[in-house]
Amino acid sequence: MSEIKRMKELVALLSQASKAYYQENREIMSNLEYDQLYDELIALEEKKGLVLTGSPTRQVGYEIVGALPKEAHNSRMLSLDKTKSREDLLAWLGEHKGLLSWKLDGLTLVLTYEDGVLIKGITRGNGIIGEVITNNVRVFDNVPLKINQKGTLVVRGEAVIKYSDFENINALLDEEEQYKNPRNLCSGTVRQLNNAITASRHVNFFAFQLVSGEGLKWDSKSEQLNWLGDLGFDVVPFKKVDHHNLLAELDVFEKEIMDNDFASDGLVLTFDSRAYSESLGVTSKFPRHSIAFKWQDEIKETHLKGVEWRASRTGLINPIALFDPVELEGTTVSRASLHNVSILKQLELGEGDIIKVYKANMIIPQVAGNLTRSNTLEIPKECPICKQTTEIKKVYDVEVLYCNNMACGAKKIKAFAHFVSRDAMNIDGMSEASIEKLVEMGLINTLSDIFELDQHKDLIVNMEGFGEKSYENLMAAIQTSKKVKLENLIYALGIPNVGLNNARLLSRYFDHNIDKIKDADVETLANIEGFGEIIAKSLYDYFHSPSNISVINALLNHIEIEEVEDNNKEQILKDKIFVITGNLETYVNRSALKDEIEALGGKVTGSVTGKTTYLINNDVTSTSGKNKKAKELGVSIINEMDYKKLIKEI
Ligand SMILES: NC(=O)c1ccc[n+]([C@@H]2O[C@H](COP(=O)([O-])OP(=O)(O)OC[C@H]3O[C@@H](n4cnc5c(N)ncnc54)[C@H](O)[C@@H]3O)[C@@H](O)[C@H]2O)c1
Ligand SMILES: [Zn+2]
Repeated sequence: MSEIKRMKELVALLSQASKAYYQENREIMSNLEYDQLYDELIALEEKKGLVLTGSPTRQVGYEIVGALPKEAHNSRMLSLDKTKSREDLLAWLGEHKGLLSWKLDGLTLVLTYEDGVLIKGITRGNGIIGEVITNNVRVFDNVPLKINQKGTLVVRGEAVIKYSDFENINALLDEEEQYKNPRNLCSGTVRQLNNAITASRHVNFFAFQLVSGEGLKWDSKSEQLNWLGDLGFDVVPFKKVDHHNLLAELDVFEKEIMDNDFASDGLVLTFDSRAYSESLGVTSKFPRHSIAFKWQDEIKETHLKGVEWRASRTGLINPIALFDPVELEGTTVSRASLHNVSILKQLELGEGDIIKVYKANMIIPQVAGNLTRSNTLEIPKECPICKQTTEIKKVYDVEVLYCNNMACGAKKIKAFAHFVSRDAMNIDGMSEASIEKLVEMGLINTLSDIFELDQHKDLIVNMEGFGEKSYENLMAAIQTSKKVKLENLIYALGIPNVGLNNARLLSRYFDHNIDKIKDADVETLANIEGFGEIIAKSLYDYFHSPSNISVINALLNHIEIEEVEDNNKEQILKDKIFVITGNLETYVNRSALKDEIEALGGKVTGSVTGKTTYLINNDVTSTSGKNKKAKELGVSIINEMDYKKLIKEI
């Protein structure tokens, strides 16, 4: 192929990948592959002295086509040049002072405050024009809505979702809607039209650059960031470095990445002096004041043992590569998701092939390539669960495998597996494999059948892999599980959008009384702090379906809901409903105050209604929406000190 032809091909391929990545929160290739093709294109552009139109080496991010309002940035938002070499990084810093921080892997935003009030949030977009997502920023977990600062303040930072939240949120989504990584999820979440969804997903914002504001009186970026921290922003964790300690600090970050709950795809090194930074100027795509350091992926070769096809609740059947165990970034890895049929086909896999594996962002195992490409692997024509014919469907431009059988046992098996899992009914000794057998034999059909398994002792004892002993153990585990906390039971039911945390909030709100939950209307449910309309609707629908009610009633014939004493503190705030707004002075954050109120028997909800007892707001005279509403409804507005008096006084 001629080099120009290859360049055209690369531009097309990379543009297609960028569109999927930035606009649709999908990935049609791994970042590793993207970066390799990108480097190949840069090398060709340099060699030929030619850049084709639309080359991704000249533009940032994505063109915006979505429904959100758009706005031009006051100053262009650029990407960052990168290196994987420690020596290059050292040379780049030279004799200067620098700041080394996590390169957070989320969505870059610019926030603007006027006279202390958050008035605007915009995404990076294509660097020139971004999307206005102010309403979504307002429901992030940690963005100050009001700060003690007159005039204009503009700050850039990254919106991210923790790995732990990512897993919880994904678990509640249907397989087809699941996100591949926290970055996709965050991008999808921050750009929601409905901010109730954003609110339920725990987005965090970490500031990394002060663009305008009084803090610029310091030339040092570390002073500026500390100043932002004092104003109430969470700032990206950073270290001051120079050529003496840079490499040692790199090692420290590299150790910490394993325990870091926020996804990061490397580090950013920037010169500490703003004046020096500005004197350096920019290239067409990068500022010269900063550089990204990407981890050298540890890539290992191993043999493919086969592909496991996993059917999901929704009928989607996903391929997982099984390979000879290898050590990667300190752990032993023997399986990696292949995501879909398209990726599987591209890799031309076959049993015994020598494949290359690595961990994306040092965390998620991935197959990077196939050296032997025997291409002998067959895509199953039958569903691994129900044995009915499968079908390959196209979702966007990606091929995925489906089981079309509506009654496919996979759905049932997953529901049972969830029901018995640790945070749910916690029935030990009931593996997915044994559930599969029990379903196959027709012994469990609805959830309550689990509690009647003792009627089938003979059949179970003779099941493959079972025996008298495992049967006895299983029965004992089932017996123990019968006394359960309401929150675990609710979680076990597998209600869409209701994870353990939501189940706990729900259960507490309704005094651990399932009848109260069954009777609640959408409005009451939506008002529970941390809930929104979607969760409320999901709960309401669930508890108003006759078939679900009969499932619950059948379960309640066997199990006993534990009485919960919230704790031994006096319930002095019983029946009091609080709403908290504005900045707090003596509590670290709202959830600290909320925890205390709940421990004292009170409740905290998200918005002021006729049922609210107190609105806690340190700015009692503010004319904010909540204050207005409280005044209209005659709800008392109290400040933190009043609250403290209240809990001592009553
Ligand atoms: N898999 C795919 O199909 C695909 C497609 C397109 C892009 N990509 C990936 O995206 C990369 C390019 O992405 P990009 O241009 O969005 O960003 P980048 O990787 O070049 O990162 C630069 C950005 O990181 C942000 N950032 C995060 N933490 C920061 C900190 N502490 N200090 C300063 N800035 C910080 C800033 O917004 C900065 O502009 C590629 O290398 C590739 O890995 C993948
Ligand atoms: Zn099936």
